[in-house]
Amino acid sequence: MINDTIQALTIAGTDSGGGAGVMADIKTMQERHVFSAAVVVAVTAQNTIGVADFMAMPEKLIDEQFKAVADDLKIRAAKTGMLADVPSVKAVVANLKKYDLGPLTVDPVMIAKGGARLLSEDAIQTVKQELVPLATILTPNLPEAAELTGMQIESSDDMLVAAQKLQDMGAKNVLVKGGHEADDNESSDFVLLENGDSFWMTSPRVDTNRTHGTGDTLSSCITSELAKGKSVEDAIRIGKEYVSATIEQGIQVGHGHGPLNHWAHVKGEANDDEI
Ligand SMILES: Nc1ncnc2c1ncn2[C@@H]1O[C@H](COP(=O)(O)OP(=O)(O)O)[C@@H](O)[C@H]1O
Ligand SMILES: Cc1ncc(COP(=O)(O)O)c(N)n1
Repeated sequence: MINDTIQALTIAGTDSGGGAGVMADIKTMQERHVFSAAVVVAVTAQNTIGVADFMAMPEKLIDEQFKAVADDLKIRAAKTGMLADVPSVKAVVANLKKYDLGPLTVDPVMIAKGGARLLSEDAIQTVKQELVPLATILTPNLPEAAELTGMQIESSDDMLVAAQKLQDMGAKNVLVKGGHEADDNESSDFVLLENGDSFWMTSPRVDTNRTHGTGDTLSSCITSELAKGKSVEDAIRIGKEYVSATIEQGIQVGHGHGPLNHWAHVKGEANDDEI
């Protein structure tokens, strides 16, 4: 009997410009040699310059997508991204409780790089109370970590405290992303694992505005590696290396916050059969 091909699921919003959301997730999973399925929670009219409009899917359609995937595919890991509003968050939470989709990475997407709100303000509370406790790994950026914890995050020490608070809120492992830090030289992320171990991951900061979809790409790579059976720590470290490569080996698309080079390969892996 042949083993099923490794399959992962993204639960997020689309980006017509191709750089973030479901599109970034699928490209990343494909590059990591994992078959990707998608539950579309919202559709955005978006490009590298900004988000013009979006609409959340009806809850019934969200339910039907989860059912279609769960009835047929064998999902080994899943991630959430843009979830738009309270009814959508509640629908996603209910389905995550209903189906076994493996370890869950929660990217608590709130505001796009261009400034558009992708999660309604009243839905933040629902994410905190209902979604965060389901997270195997929670991956907030600095503004999201501040919003979820209610604290200001201005230093490395603040990132440590925020990670601990988020773990206390129920996330098993926490990755606080430092992409929005003021540091001109480095982009440092802090990781707090379930067993209490913690570490920093630091990469040279690339001086570019082509960072549309960095968070999606990181969380999708982590999800792909978890689907392959990698440990949480290994999946996170591979995710950081991969997203750094997609930023460093940039491509030129659009006129604003450009998308990443998803076909960039991490050092030494370009010719490997199993990436
Ligand atoms: N200019 C940059 N140079 C190098 N790494 C970056 C840069 N911007 C973001 N990153 C990295 O990309 C990942 C995503 O972080 P961040 O941009 O904070 O997430 P989000 O897209 O959710 O706002 C993190 O690992 C962060 O360190
Ligand atoms: C559908 C969707 N999901 C997520 C993001 C966040 O990506 P970024 O913070 O890089 O703009 C986005 N802009 N659009």
